[in-house]
Amino acid sequence: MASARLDLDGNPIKPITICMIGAGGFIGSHLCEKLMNETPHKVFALDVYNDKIKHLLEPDTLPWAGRIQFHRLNIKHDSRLEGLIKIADLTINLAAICTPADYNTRPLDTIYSNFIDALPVVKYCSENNKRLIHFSTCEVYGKTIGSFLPKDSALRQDPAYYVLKEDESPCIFGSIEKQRWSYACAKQLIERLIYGEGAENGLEFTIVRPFNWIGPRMDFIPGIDGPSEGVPRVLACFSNNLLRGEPLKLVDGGQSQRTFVYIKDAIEAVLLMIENPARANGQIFNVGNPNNEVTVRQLAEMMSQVYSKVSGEAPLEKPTIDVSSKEFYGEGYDDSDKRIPDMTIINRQLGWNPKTSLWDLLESTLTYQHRTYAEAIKKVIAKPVAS
Ligand SMILES: NC(=O)c1ccc[n+]([C@@H]2O[C@H](COP(=O)([O-])OP(=O)(O)OC[C@H]3O[C@@H](n4cnc5c(N)ncnc54)[C@H](O)[C@@H]3O)[C@@H](O)[C@H]2O)c1
Ligand SMILES: O=C(O)[C@H]1O[C@H](OP(=O)(O)OP(=O)(O)OC[C@H]2O[C@@H](n3ccc(=O)[nH]c3=O)[C@H](O)[C@@H]2O)[C@H](O)[C@@H](O)[C@@H]1O
Repeated sequence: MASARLDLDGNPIKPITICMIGAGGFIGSHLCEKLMNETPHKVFALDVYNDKIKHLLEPDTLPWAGRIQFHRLNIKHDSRLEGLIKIADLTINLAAICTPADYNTRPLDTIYSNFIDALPVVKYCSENNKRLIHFSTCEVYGKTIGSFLPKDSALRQDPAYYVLKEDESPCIFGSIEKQRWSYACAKQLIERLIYGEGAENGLEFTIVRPFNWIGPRMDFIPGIDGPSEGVPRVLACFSNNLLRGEPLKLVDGGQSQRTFVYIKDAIEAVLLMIENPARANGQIFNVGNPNNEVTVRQLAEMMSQVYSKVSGEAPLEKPTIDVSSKEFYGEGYDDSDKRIPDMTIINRQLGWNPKTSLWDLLESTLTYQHRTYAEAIKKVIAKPVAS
C-alpha cells in the first residue's frame, strides 16, 4: 500500500472534492494534470471549453478515470453552479477575461468577467461555509512607487520603491480613461469583497496573485487555434512571430520589466495551498519568480535565441521591430513598469520557492510550441489566399 501523503505539519492529507471554475484554461489544465497525476482528489472541472484538458477526460481507461468530471457551463447564467459548489469541499475560481488586449477594447466584458461574474461564486462559498481559492493578479499592484520618481533618482534602485508586498504595497492605477486598468480594478474590488467576507462572515479564503506564469498551452496561436486577429499574452504573441519567421513586436520600445515563472513551479505552490488550509486560509500570496526578471526587449532576444536552438532555424537578421501601444492595443492602453514579487509570506507559510530559470523554462515551452504548431503554421503559410 502507498504511504499516506502528509501535509506540511505532518498530518495525513484527506482526499477532497474540488470545484474548479475555469479548469479548461491554461492554469486550470496544469492544475488538473497535477491533481490527477499526484493526488487522490476529485475534480469537477467547469468551463465553456475543454480542449486543453481533453487528454485528461478520455479514454475511460485513464488511471484517474472517474476522478475528473467535466461540466460545460458558463458561470454567468447556469443554475448548476451553486449545487456543484455545495457538494465540493473547496472551490477554485480561475474564470476570467485576462488578456491585456481586451482590457481597453472590451472594458465592460472585462469588468463583468472579473468582478460581477465572480460575485455568486463568493456568495455561494460564504453561505455554504465552503473554502475558496480565488485567482487574482499581480496587476492589482499596478505601477511601482518608484515609477513616479525622476528618471535619474538613485531611489529607483532602492527595493523599498519597487518590491511588491501583499500586506504593504498600495494599488497604483492610471486615470479612468486609461482603460487598461479596468481588469486590475475589478480584480482589486473582488479581492476586497472576499477579504470582507472573511472578516465579517468567516469565509475561509486564499487569494493568489500570479506574476506572469508561462508555459505550454498558454493562450492560443492566432489563425491556428484562435482568431487570426486575436492578440494573446506576450508568450503566445512572440511564439507566433517566431513560428512565422516574423520580427517580434516591441510595444513602446519593450522597456517594461516582468518576472516570469514556470507554470510547473507555480502549480506546486497552488497544490501546497490546497493541501495546507490551516497555513493558507486568510492569506494573499504573491506567486512569482523574482530571479527571472527581464525587460520585454530582453525577453524577445532570449526567445529568439532559444527558438533558434530548439527549431534548428537560423535566428532572424532583424529579430524585433518597435510598435506604439496605440497601434498595437488601441486607445487607453497603459502598462505596469516593473513587477518584483516579495516572497516573504509564501516562504513563511508554505516554504515554497520557484526553481526554473528563464532560459530553461523558455527552452521547454518553445520546444512544445515548435512541436505543436510548426507544421500547422507551414500549411497556413503555404496555402494561397482565397480571392
Ligand atoms: N497566467 C497568468 O500568469 C496569470 C497571471 C495573473 C492572473 N491570472 C489569473 O488566473 C486565472 C486563470 O488564468 P489563465 O492564464 O489560466 O487564463 P485562461 O484564459 O487560460 O483561463 C481562464 C478560463 O476561464 C474560462 N472562463 C472564463 N469565463 C468563464 C465563464 N463565464 N464561465 C465558465 N468558464 C469561464 C475560460 O474559458 C478559460 O478556459 C484568471 O483569473 C487570471 O486573471 C493568470
Ligand atoms: O501574467 C500576469 O501576471 C498578468 O499580467 C498580464 O499582463 P502583462 O504582463 O502586461 O501582459 P502580457 O501580454 O504578458 O505583456 C507583457 C509585456 O509585453 C508587452 N508586449 C506584449 C505583446 C507583444 O507582442 N509585444 C509586447 O511588447 C506588453 O506591452 C507588456 O509590456 C495579464 O494582465 C494577465 O494575464 C495577468 O493578470
